[in-house]
Amino acid sequence: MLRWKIRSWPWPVLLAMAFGVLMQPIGAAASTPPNAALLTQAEDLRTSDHPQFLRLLETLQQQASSMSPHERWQLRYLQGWQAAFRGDYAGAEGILREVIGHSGDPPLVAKASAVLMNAMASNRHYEEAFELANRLMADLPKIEDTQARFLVRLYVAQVLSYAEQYDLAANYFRDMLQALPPGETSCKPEAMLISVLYQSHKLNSASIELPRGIEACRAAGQPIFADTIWLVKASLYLDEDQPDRAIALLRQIAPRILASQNYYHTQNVQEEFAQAYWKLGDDDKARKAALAVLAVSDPGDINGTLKDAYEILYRIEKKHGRAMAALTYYEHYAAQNIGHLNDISAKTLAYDVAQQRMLAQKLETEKLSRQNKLLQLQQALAAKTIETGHLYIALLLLVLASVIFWLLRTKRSQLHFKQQARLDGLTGIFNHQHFIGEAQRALQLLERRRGDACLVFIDLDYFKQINDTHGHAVGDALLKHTVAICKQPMRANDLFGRLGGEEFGILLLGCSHEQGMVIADRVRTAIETTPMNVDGCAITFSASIGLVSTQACGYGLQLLCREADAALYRAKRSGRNRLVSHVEHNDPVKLFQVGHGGP
Ligand SMILES: Nc1nc2c(ncn2[C@@H]2O[C@H](COP(=O)(O)OP(=O)(O)OP(=O)(O)O)[C@@H](O)[C@H]2O)c(=O)[nH]1
Repeated sequence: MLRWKIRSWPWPVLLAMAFGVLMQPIGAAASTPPNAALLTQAEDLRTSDHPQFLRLLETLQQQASSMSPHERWQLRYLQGWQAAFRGDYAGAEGILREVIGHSGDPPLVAKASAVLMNAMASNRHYEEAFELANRLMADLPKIEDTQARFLVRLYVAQVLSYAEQYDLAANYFRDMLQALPPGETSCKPEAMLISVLYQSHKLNSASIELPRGIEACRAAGQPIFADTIWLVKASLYLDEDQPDRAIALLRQIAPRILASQNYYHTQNVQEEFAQAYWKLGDDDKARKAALAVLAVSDPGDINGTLKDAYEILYRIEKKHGRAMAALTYYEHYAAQNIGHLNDISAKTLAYDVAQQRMLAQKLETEKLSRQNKLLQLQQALAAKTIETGHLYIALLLLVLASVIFWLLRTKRSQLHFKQQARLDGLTGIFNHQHFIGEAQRALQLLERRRGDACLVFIDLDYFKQINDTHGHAVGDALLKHTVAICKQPMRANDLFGRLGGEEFGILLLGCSHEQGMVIADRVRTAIETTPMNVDGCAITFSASIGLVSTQACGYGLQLLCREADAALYRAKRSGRNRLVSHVEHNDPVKLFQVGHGGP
C-alpha cells in the first residue's frame, strides 16, 4: 500500500515563495523618480511583483553612472538577489560577497549575507550555508536595521528548517511574529511557521494556525504564501485519510496555481491530486496527475515530490500488471528516493559539521579567554609580587634607617658621655684625669722629637675667702673667669685642665723654659689685672704659679708634676701672686713682686 510521506518542503520552494513570482500587471511610471526612491521601490516589488521588479532593475542599471556609491552598492545587492532568484547561484555568491566585503553598509551587509546563505544552500553548499547561518545568528543582536534583522531572521530560520531543525526554526518564526518591523506583515512568518510545524508533525487540518495564516496572507496581498498554506491543509487531509476533502480544496486552488506557473506549487498541487485520487482508487486520474508532476519537472531534478509521483505511477502500473512500465517507474522512484535520502544526509551531515565547528570555535574562544584570564591573573600576581617586594625593600630600608639612626644617636650619646667624662663639668676644660692622660701622651711624642715643653700649675690665692665673702656661686663664676683669662696667651695645641678645686694645669708644648716663663707670667698678670664684675662690684684676685720645663726635668710626667707642684708651693710660701720656676729653686734669678699681699 502506498504510504503518504510528509513532504520535506525543499529550500528552493520556500525561497521561491519568499521571492514571490506573482505576475501582477504593472503600470508605467509617469515620470522617473530619483534613484533612491527607485531602489526602495524595486526592493519592495521583489516578492509581490517580480516582472515589474525586473523592469525597474533594468532602469536602475542604466542610471548606475548617476548614482552615489551607497546607491550603487544597493543596486549591486539587488543584482545579487536577482541572480540567486533565477538560479545563478555561483554568480549570486560572487556579487553578494562583493557587497559584504566592500559596501561598508551594515544593514546591506546583513541582507546580502542572508541572501548569500540562501544561494549557498540552494547550490547545495550546505556546510558553508549552515556556518554562515551560525555566524548570522551570533551577529543578530548587532544588526540595528529592523528590516535587515527581519530578513536575516527569516532566512536563518528557513535554513534551520532545511537542516530539519524544526523546533528551532518554529521558535524563530514565533519570535518574529511577536515583533514585526514597521511595513512587514505576519504573512511570511505565519506561512513558514505552518510549513515547519507540518514537517514536524505538529499540525492537523483543524489547527488554528491554518486559517490565521491564510487570512494574514490574503490581507497582505500575498496569494502565493496563502497557496502554500492551502497546500499544507490539503496534505493534512490526505494524512488524515480524507481524500474527498483534499480534492475539493485542491480544485479550488489549482486554477490559480496552474495559471501562476509557479514551479514548486504546480508540482505539489499535481502530486497532491495524484495522492488523493490514488487513495480514492481512481487510478486514471491519479496517473494523469502524477504524470503532470513529471511534465513540469526539470530533467535531473531530485526531490520528495518527484519521488512520491514516481511511487504512485509504479504502484498503478504494478496494480494493472504492466510489469515493464512498473519496473521503469520503480527505477525512477528508487533513484529519486536514494537521491533524496542522500541529499537529506548531506544536509544533516553538513549541519552537524557546522555545529561541531561552531562548538569547537566556542570552546577554543573559551579556552583562549581562560588562558587570557590566567595570564591576567599571573600578571596581576607578578605586579603584586613586585609591589610586595618594593614594600619589603621599603620596610627593610626603614628598619635599616632606624637602626642607623639609633646607632648614630647611641654613638653621639657615647661621644657625648665620653666627652663629658673627659671634661670638667664647671669650666669645660679637661678634668684632672684626662689632662694627665693627654699630657702623658703628648710628652711621649715630644720626647721622640726632642721638643721642649713647660708644665705650669696655677692656684688661685685665698679663694676660700672669696667663696666665704661672695658666695659659692661667685666662686664658681670666678673659676670660669680664670679659665677664660688663662686661655688667652695659650696656643691651640697646648693642654689645659682643672687639677682640682681652684687649681689648674697648663702644658705648653714646643715651648722652652724662657718662653714658658713669659707666657706664665702673662697669665698671672692677666689674672691680677682682670677683676671680675659682680653686681657692679669688681672682685680682684690673684694666682700663684709654679713652672717646670722638660729642659730641666726631662719628659717624665710624674717628676714634672712633682716639681711644678713644688714650685707652686714655693710661690705660695713666698707671698702668693707670683711665678716660681723649678730653676729658680736652685738659682732664684728672678722673683716677681706680689701684686696684692692678700684679698
Ligand atoms: N666656689 C667653689 N669653691 C671651691 C671649689 N672647689 C674648691 N673650692 C673651695 O676652694 C677653697 C680652697 O681653699 P684653700 O685650700 O684653703 O685655699 P685658699 O683659700 O685659696 O688659700 P691659699 O690657696 O692658701 O691661698 C675651699 O674653700 C674650697 O671649698 C669649687 O668648685 N667652687
